[in-house]
Order: sequence, then structure tokens, then C-alpha cells
Amino acid sequence: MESVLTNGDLVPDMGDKSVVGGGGVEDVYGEDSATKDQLVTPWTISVASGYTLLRDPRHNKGLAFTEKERDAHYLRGLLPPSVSNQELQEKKLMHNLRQYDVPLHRYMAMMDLQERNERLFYKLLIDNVEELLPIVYTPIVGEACQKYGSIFRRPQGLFISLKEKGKILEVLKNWPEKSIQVIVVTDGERILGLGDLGCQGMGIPVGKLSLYTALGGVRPSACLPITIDVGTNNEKLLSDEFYIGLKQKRATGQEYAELLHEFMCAVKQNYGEKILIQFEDFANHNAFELLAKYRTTHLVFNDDIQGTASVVLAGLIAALKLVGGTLADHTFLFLGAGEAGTGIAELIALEISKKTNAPLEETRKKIWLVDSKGLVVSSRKESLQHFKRSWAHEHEPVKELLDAVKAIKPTVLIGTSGVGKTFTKDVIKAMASFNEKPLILALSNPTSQSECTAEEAYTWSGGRVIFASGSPFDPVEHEGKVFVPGQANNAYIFPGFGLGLIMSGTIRVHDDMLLAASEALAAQVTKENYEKGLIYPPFSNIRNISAHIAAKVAAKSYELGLASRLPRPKDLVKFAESCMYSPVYRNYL
Ligand SMILES: O=C([O-])CC(=O)C(=O)O
Ligand SMILES: [Mg+2]
Repeated sequence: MESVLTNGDLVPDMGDKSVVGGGGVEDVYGEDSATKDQLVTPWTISVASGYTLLRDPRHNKGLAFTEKERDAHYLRGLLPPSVSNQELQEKKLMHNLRQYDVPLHRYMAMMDLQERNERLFYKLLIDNVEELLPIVYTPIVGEACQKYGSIFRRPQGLFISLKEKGKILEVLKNWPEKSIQVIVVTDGERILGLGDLGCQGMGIPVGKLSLYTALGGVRPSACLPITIDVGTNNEKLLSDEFYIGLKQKRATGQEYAELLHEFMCAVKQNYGEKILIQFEDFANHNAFELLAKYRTTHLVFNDDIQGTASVVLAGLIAALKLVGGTLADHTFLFLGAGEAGTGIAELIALEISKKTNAPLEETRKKIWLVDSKGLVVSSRKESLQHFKRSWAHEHEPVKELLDAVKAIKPTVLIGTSGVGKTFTKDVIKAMASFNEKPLILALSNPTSQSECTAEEAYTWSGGRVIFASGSPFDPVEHEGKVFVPGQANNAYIFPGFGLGLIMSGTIRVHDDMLLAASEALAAQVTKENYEKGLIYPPFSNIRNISAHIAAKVAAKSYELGLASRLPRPKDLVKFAESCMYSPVYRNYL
């Protein structure tokens, strides 16, 4: 039997080899299901010549093509005589990368590598995750988005603008890969804490999806980054001659809703019920609405609301080992009442409610939010956006964060406002004055928007703070002691969470899956991590962590009857591992 490739060429049907590990992640070429030593040769049929093979990032191996492969695939003379291997290539590239002093140049070098040799890109990223994460992801990806127009070389992902209205299904069909499993989509209106970057927000879906593969093991060919361009309100971009997006003010209201609706319908029509759509860096008003509107009809996940909530809840559960008590014993104060703030607050309230059987309305009362107008209190209720209303508790109005800290006396202070340098010395000193071990999370990204630095947190609290931040900080020495700050970033959650949904064929996201992911992540914090004051495990072990998160998420999905891949695999951790993409080169003979 033969199956037809979309370009019309024929390849042998890979039969049950096209199903990885007995089930998880499909690959029509059978390539990812083959082990390192198995032979796979789709391109001898689908790729015209050796020259094209060298320019196909999915299959190119550069100098690592063996003598035999060079003969078999018309590569003689197209490469210099030396034959390398992946390890040596990796060593050379890491050496080269480290020569660049400017982090953005490292980012550009990594993007070039991804365009040239995809497996080598992922090999580097997986083997050097702690060093390279800040380059391909927060914080440098933020700078890359700001300068996207000028560093732009080859387009990545799909751009869907107002010009494509009425044609979105056709646009999706232009993408070369057909069996997509996860889409990360942004409209660029709130890129990290950097504001409206319009079409240049594309760096975010691209970066997030490279983590889906590197950290969560989802095949690169199953990942599709999308930017929806409805214009931008960023005057600087509108007057920039190099701006790559639509030069018009953002469409809003019905025009916006119609384009998004066409997109959501086209995606489901083209890829089916089980396609995962991750919303990323939408502005508050659209983020909440889109999630509420589509969560009952699509497999959608908002990383900024739900992913951030899950990672923070994991850190809080872990932190209880250091600060004592249960979550219900703590008092939480947020600076920032947007997607992250209210998302985290809601998940904490839900977890406490599940653990204590108290109603949500009660458990919410230990959680307070401060927005740009001060403490969210009941007297402000009428003028509050709807997503803030459940947090408007009885209290007299308080304008400043410092006064709110003094009035509420929180044990946990969480920054999610996207505004940097707001946890001042006075704020942190106040936290340290009534808490033996204040728990402070400065979550805004990138580093420039962080509420305080790690050094400030440790110094101003006299070394007593338990601290984590959204963007990474180096270890800090304070009075002879070295403190290692944790990184409370949703990158811990979404890759494993997504893998869990995909491998179980889940059709809807349920909040209980977020709780399961939090508990799975918290369970990965080791004794040694705690001894260093860490409430998150290091990223170096992330693929293993992702497999555990995926297993717990899938288990919850089966329990809730939302998983369509039957029968349920017995050992879900092993199953998750068997589904994960490996970047090791294949033999091409
Ligand atoms: O991208 C990150 O580092 C975390 C995130 O989702 C955001 O800040 O919007
Ligand atoms: Mg985000």
C-alpha cells in the first residue's frame, strides 16, 4: 500500500511505524518513529537533489553526512571533504555562540541554525538548556521582537492579517506541514511586559514552540506559530519604514471578533478537534474573552492566564515546605490584576477550596489585588473590569502598594503588572518586617520589567526572602552566602502540559488539569533544591519533569473522560517519554 504525499510524490506507507511508541505523536514520514539506527529515506523520493537536501533544515546534517550518504544523495562536491558528527558540530557551535558578546547576536545565530539544521538546533537547545533558554526565550526574545523588523530574514510561521479575511482556511493550507498538533498564536498586543509590538510579536509563538519541542518533546513539524495582524497602536512602529505589519490602528469590536472567529473555525476545520491552540500575549480584554468563548468548543489554553497560574501554584505548594503551613494559612497580595494576576489568584483559590472544602467565594477572601488605581476593593466594584470583580473585598480604599502591604500584611507578594522596579526597598523591607521568610515573586518579563532584581530582594530582606522571578537572574552573594533565585516561568508548565493533552488525545482543557500539572511540578523539587532555597527544580532536568507533568495531565484527562486515545496506556510517564522527539540525526541510507 502506498500513501500520497501532498506534493504528489509517492512514499511507501510506513504502516504502524508512523505511530510513535505505540501511540503518541504521529509522523506521516515515519521518521520520528525510527530509532537512531533505523533507515529512513523519504527524501530520496520527495527531494529532487542533494543540493535541495542541504537546504532543507528538517533533513540537513551539514558536514555530518557520511561518505556513503554523500554518494547516495548526490552530495559529492557540495560539501568540503571533512566528515563531522553531531557532537563535534555541537561543540563548534557552542564555541561560536559564546564568542558573541551581544545576546541578540546569539539569538540571531540560533535562528539561523534553526533555519539551516533543525536537529542540530534542538540538540544544542536540549543539551545546553540553562545557557540557551534566556537566548531563544525570555528575556532576549523580547528584544528580538522589538527589533524584529530589522533582524527579519526569512519568515517563520504563518501571518494572518485583516487582508486574509475570508481566506484563512486557504492560508492554513499554504503551510507545508499537514498534521499539526499545536498552534501558538498571538495578536501581538501585549508582548511580555513590552506592550503592543504588532506583527513583530511573531518571535513569541516561534520561541514558545521551540520550547514545546526542546522541553516537551513535541515534534517540530507538528508545531505551527501564528501571528494575527489586526494592526497596531504602537506609533513608533506605525511610522517605522521597516515595520513588517499592517500599518493601521488595531481593529477592535466586531471586526476583530469576526477575524478571530474565522480563524478558530478554520483551524478546527483543517486540523480537527484535537488541535491544541495556545493563546499567547493577547491584551487582557481579548485574552479573557477568547478563553471564555472558545474553551467549550475548542482545545484552547491561555499560557499567560493558565500556564502562569499553574507554575506559580506549583512554586507556592513547594514553598510550603520552607515556610510551613498550608496554602489556606497564607495571605496573598498581587501587584497587577490582569491575566497573570487574576489567573494565579483564581487557581490558588480553587486549590484551597478543593483542599478545605470551603466555597470559592470564601477562599478568594485571603487573596488581594492591587492594580494601577490601588487596592481592588468593593467600593470600586462598579467601575472594575469584570475579571477583577471577584477580588473586590471589603476594605477602605488604599492607593499605594506600600500602604496595601502594610494594611494587608501578606505572607506572599506577587508581581504581575508588567511594570519594572515596583517592589521598592520600602516594600520589601515591609514584607520582611512581619514575615520570618517572606515569599516574593517578581514575575513580569523580560528582565527590564521585573518588579525587583534578585539582588535587591535578597539584600533588602537581609537574606530572608524566598524569591523567584519570571525572567532569569544569576545567583546572588549576600553576606558570604550564595542565594540561587528560581525562575517562576510558564515554560515549566506549557510544554509538558501540551504533551499530556496531545498524547492522550484530549479534546478540552479543564482546570483540574492545571492543578494536576502544578502538583506534578511541585513534586519534582528535590531536597537539594530546597536546601538552596529553591522552589522550582532546575531547567536542566526539564524533559524528565515535562514527562511527569504530561503523565499527570493525561491521567486527569482520562479520569474526566476527556481523553480520546484509548485504551489508556498503563504507564503514562513511560508513554510520555516514548512520544518525545529526539534531535539525534537519522541515518539516511
Ligand atoms: O514568555 C514568558 O517568559 C512568560 C510569558 O508568557 C509572558 O511573560 O508573557
Ligand atoms: Mg506570554
